[in-house]
Amino acid sequence: MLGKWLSAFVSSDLPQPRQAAAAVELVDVRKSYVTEAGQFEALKGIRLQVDAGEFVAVVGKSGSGKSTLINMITGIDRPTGGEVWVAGTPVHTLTENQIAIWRGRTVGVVFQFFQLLPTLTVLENVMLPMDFCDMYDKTARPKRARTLLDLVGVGEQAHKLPANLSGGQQQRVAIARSLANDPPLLVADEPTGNLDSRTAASVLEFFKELAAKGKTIVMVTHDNDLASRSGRIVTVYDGQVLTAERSERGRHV
Ligand SMILES: Nc1ncnc2c1ncn2[C@@H]1O[C@H](COP(=O)(O)OP(=O)(O)OP(=O)(O)O)[C@@H](O)[C@H]1O
Repeated sequence: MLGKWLSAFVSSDLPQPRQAAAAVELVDVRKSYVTEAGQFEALKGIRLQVDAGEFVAVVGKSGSGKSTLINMITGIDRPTGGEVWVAGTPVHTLTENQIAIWRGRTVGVVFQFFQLLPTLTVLENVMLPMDFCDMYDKTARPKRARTLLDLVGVGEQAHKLPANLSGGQQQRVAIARSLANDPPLLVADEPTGNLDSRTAASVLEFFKELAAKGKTIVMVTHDNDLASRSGRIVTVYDGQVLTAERSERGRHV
């Protein structure tokens, strides 16, 4: 029953991506919320382009709109104006069902608080995106999940529940899960915010390696030192992009 429902869901047709597109392109993206105090504009016309293989750090004061911005890229939240293109797909035009499938195949998402399912083992958590999007042969999924766990250095923990792992280990599992369907784009919201500085540095190094292999990475961080080790810093201020220059040295990591 669940399998049938899942496959109906998975078959939601997605539009053909536009060719030769940037990895991420935000065109005049606006997001407003209706609050008790009236309309609040969290994003006020964001323009941003990220190339394939770039490692971009998004920085800015608390409340400046960083999470809202990256939630536009992942489709977790919808813009109230403007366009969101990811690898040529017009994310702003997709239905909720299409977005779920598109995200599962195209974007790996990493959160500050890991968001692993507590009742599933580490291995099962990593298999989840493959099951959801029906990617890879069913019998190949456990092996792929184990390979990814080995890659991030927590293969030995595969059969434990997440609660039995340290914060750093749980974040590694979350990163392995984000890579399950081999997405071209990784979006991370404060992925090191809950980790000690050594573990945070190792996560950053891993992201750099992924970018060097061609993955596009957009990471929100409060940590200026980590941000300075990414390929490019995008500064958000009061719902707008303040600076997003590429330096020749830092363009690709
Ligand atoms: N659902 C919502 N309803 C109303 N206002 C919201 C909502 N979500 C976010 N906001 C507001 O939008 C602004 C931007 O929020 P956002 O979470 O993107 O900021 P941020 O830069 O990520 O902050 P932080 O660094 O503290 O996580 C904030 O003023 C926030 O209060």
